[in-house]
Amino acid sequence: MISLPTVFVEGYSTGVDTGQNKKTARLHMTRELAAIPAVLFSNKHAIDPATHTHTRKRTPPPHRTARRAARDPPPSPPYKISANPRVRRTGSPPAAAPPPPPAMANGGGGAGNGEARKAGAGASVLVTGGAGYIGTHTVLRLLEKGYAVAVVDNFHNSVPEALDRVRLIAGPALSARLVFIPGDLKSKDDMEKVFAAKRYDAVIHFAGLKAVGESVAHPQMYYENNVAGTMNLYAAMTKYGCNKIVFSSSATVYGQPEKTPCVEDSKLSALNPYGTTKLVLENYFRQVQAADPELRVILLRYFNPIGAHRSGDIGEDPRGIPNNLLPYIQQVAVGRRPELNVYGDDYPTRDGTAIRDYIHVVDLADGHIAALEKLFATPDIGCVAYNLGTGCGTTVLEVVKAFEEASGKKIPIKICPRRPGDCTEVYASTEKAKKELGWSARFGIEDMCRDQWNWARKNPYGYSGDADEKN
Ligand SMILES: O=c1ccn([C@@H]2O[C@H](COP(=O)(O)OP(=O)(O)O[C@H]3O[C@H](CO)[C@@H](O)[C@H](O)[C@H]3O)[C@@H](O)[C@H]2O)c(=O)[nH]1
Repeated sequence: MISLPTVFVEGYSTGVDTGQNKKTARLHMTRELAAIPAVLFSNKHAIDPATHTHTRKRTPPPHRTARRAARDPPPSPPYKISANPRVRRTGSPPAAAPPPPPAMANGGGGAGNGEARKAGAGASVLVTGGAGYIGTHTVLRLLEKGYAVAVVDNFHNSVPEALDRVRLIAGPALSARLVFIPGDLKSKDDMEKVFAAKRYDAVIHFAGLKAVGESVAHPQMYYENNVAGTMNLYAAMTKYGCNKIVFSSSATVYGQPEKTPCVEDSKLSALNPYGTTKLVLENYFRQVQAADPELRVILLRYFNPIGAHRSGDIGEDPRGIPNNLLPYIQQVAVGRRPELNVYGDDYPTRDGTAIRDYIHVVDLADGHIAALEKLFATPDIGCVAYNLGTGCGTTVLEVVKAFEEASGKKIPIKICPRRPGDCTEVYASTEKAKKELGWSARFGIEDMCRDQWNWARKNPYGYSGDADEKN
């Protein structure tokens, strides 16, 4: 007997959402909850016996020894993930999960499609904030790689339609391995219910707020969402024996970099409350991991994610006036804004505009897969940070030119004073990720602009398509 959906209704919270968001989320929640049992029952693989057992086990092991036992079943003999000799063995098997489909569909790129299964493949992954921009692209890649995925999201800065699009791209077979759970990380109750209902082998943690200006105006909101929310998540993870997490950090932790490229062991600092929450959470994970050596943590420091899945069906859909460069350019290109403000042309760079390391969101999604595989394959990894960038710096005017070429649209610009808090130049050292994760970016700025334009062209007003709601 499976009793999944109702528990999430009771604990559902929209947190800081507007009334409209609450309405949308609730409407969708009803739709999702109606859909969940159908999905679960229509596919006998969607719930596995181990999961079911765990669902009924409401009282977690109270002390550390029991917790360890719950996390890591007996290590001997070594668990063999695949018959393929290239696949590493670890002492901790991934929990039983629906078998991955034999073929991968609609790949976001070439990396790994059809390749041998890696450590952790087929495992069950909880993705917080999986309906967001980077979240949707990563969820799609996880499905394509054969993982079973549960998304928990409160739609604060995303919409249900985004997950519907992921399902559309993934196709019915892969989508049967995707479950949505309405929930808010600020609610301890929600987190408790998420983990009590099912065993997860790992978590990819995207959920959080990310607008610099908003964080200056509402620091309390940022600490509550990002810091307290993560603490609730980790408390539930540890209680239910989930010991692997990939955390969305940011290049913002390099503050005003003293030198470029930014290497992972550079001095860290924060320039605003948003950046501080990322810094605090990096330290938090280092400290909780030091106290709990079985915890495996990878901190991924994103540089500037742009672009979209090549289908043009998922992409970035910011609420209100975009803060970031590419969403703004895209809105100029489709006629929603008259011109782009270029913040500063007096930087000491080749054309006077600031330099950033733009990375294709599909490359970023692949970076998460690489990080996850690393976590599954490395029991003693501890807590490690990796940059996810291309290692190439591009100026604002170079981005504008690349976008104009990709779209065939003229982007009118207006030179404005520098934006407070912006730095001259930020780009990544990519050596560590390449060496230790076996990951490096494959796409260049032309690819990123092409895919961004394809998304914009197909969805000029984002997922809702509603011009009135948007401007
Ligand atoms: O309308 C605009 C928007 C941006 N810019 C410039 O474009 C560059 C990139 O800006 P933006 O896209 O806002 O990215 P960043 O300020 O580099 O910050 C992003 O990248 C950081 C990591 O490096 C993350 O921490 C932040 O959350 C994320 O917003 C900067 O020089 C901006 O001044 C403009 O000229 N006009």
